[in-house]
Amino acid sequence: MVEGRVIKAYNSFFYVMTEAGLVSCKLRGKFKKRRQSTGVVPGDRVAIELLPDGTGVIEQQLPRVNLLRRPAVANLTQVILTFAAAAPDLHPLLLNRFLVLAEWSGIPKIVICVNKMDLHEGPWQDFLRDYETIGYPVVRVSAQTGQGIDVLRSRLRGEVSVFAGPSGVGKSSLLNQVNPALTLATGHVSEKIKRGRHTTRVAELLPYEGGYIVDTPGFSAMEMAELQVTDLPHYFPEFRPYEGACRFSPCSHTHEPGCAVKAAVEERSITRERYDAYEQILQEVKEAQMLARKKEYK
Ligand SMILES: Nc1nc2c(ncn2[C@@H]2O[C@H](COP(=O)(O)OP(=O)(O)OP(=O)(O)O)[C@@H](O)[C@H]2O)c(=O)[nH]1
Ligand SMILES: [Zn+2]
Repeated sequence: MVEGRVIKAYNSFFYVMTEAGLVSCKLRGKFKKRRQSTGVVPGDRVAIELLPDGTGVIEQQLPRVNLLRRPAVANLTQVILTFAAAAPDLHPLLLNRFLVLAEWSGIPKIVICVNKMDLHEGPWQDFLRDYETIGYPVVRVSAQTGQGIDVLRSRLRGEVSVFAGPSGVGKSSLLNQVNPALTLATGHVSEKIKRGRHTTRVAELLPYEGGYIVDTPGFSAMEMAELQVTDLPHYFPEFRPYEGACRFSPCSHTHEPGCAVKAAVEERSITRERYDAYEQILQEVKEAQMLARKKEYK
């Protein structure tokens, strides 16, 4: 048996990258019946049996670390949250929404990437320093001038990364700068998304420098409804030291007296911007859940 990683699934074939190279595999018939609900998806690590004709059979699905659902991809190690310094402007609330979704997804490393630094005029109000203090690395780049691209490349090495972020911030342009071969693979996908067919898409892992880059848009705001309101504080890393320190448990950190998180905001250990984003996103999650429930009853 050989271990490998599924980098692409197509019809009933799975392309598995092993130390000896790429092997086209089928699933063991019996395996199909007891597979996990989502089945074997790109990113999954599997054990395969090699056949004399050079193809393989997937015998076993190895345990997963995390799973993005739309489109399905497993075992990501890093998300590059991509925004633009201008056109479109970077708004803290939008950044915070993406940060929450990224924390919720269980992907271990989260990097903030600000593209189009060339477009920025005048003093760059670097509110992102607060985010670096929280522990999120920030990479400032320009796909146009090439500024910062080496730093981005070094972050991608050996990781399984996904680029997520709003439309038009320059994700495709950045991939093209990192390595033109990546855009050849993702360009047509972007077209499909624009035509609104992304729900039926499957993700593909593109090998890059000892790791992979995955051609999915990451996550969308629709997924807000799936978040647990009581888990939300946990997705703000700088709130975590205050877990269990509030007078009430659970505490929503909004109206309750004796709230340790609100005290930390007063002492400026938590920024007002992040606390406001927390309150706003809490409302959004509640509203998304009410909408989802209404639809269920219809
Ligand atoms: N000035 C400047 N423009 C850029 C830069 N990067 C990308 N652009 C432009 O921004 C626009 C959007 O770039 P894309 O790479 O298509 O953005 P995207 O994030 O892939 O967009 P979607 O496919 O909609 O998700 C294009 O017109 C690019 O030429 C940059 O660093 N500086
Ligand atoms: Zn509290």
